[in-house]
Amino acid sequence: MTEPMLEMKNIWVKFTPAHRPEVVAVEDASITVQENEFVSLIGPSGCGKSTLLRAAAGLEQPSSGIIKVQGQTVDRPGADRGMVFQAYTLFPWLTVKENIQFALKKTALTSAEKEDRVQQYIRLIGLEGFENSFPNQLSGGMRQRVAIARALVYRPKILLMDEPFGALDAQTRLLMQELLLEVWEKQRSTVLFVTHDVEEAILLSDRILVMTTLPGKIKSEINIDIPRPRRLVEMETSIPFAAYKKQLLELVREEARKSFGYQVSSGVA
Ligand SMILES: Nc1ncnc2c1ncn2[C@@H]1O[C@H](COP(=O)(O)OP(=O)(O)OP(=O)(O)O)[C@@H](O)[C@H]1O
Repeated sequence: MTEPMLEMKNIWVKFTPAHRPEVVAVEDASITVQENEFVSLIGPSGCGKSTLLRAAAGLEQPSSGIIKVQGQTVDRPGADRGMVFQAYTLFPWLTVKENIQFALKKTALTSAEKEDRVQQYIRLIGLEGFENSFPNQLSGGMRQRVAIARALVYRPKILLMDEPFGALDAQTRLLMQELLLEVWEKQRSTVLFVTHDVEEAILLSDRILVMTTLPGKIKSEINIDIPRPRRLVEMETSIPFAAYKKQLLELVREEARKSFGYQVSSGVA
């Protein structure tokens, strides 16, 4: 059997902030993501989703547990894992093209190959004509498209996305979800995606992992058996979509209520 693309085994992450009690952000979480699989992590606010994703990226050191990318243990950031964050992380002094090109700096590609690759990704994200614009000349959605192209351009083994559309208005968010779906369906890659938006998770994912309230554990795993290619407008009104949404909202709300310190009373939202 081939190794999973990402394997996280028995991960614990603890924080010890100064003058405050220790926080167990992630408790004994184990997840695997297979090659070309799109997996989302959802859960109530503050449940440890970002911490788990940051651990996968090598940005957070787990207190214990093992992280492997295609069977190789990793304990620091590496080019095998691309990250896209909620905040726009482009270099403001570089143009769109230069921002994307920057990601190829350490690759062995020739200048012509780099140029081709960058153009290919600019086309993929629909930003032809904006190659020479600076980030402050772009809308939030356009900036996030550049961030996605920059993470994909060097073809990491796995893309780690932390609420990448969280800062966008509802309409732009929808367009970005459709764009990501289209890009991913054209060029399959392995993605671990953090969101608190249940509909976004259903639209995009092959599988959804629901986390408990703090300390974050993996509570449930739901396979999304909706055929691809998917389109949100068609999916939204479908019976399976509504059933997944109900199931997932119930799971997340149950946890959110616990974090507010009271128990679920039968079916009340
Ligand atoms: N560097 C840190 N130091 C101390 N505590 C931290 C640190 N980073 C995260 N935490 C705590 O760990 C817990 C989990 O945080 P995390 O950001 O992973 O949650 P989240 O599920 O991504 O939240 P949200 O959906 O609100 O973004 C929170 O209680 C948070 O306050």
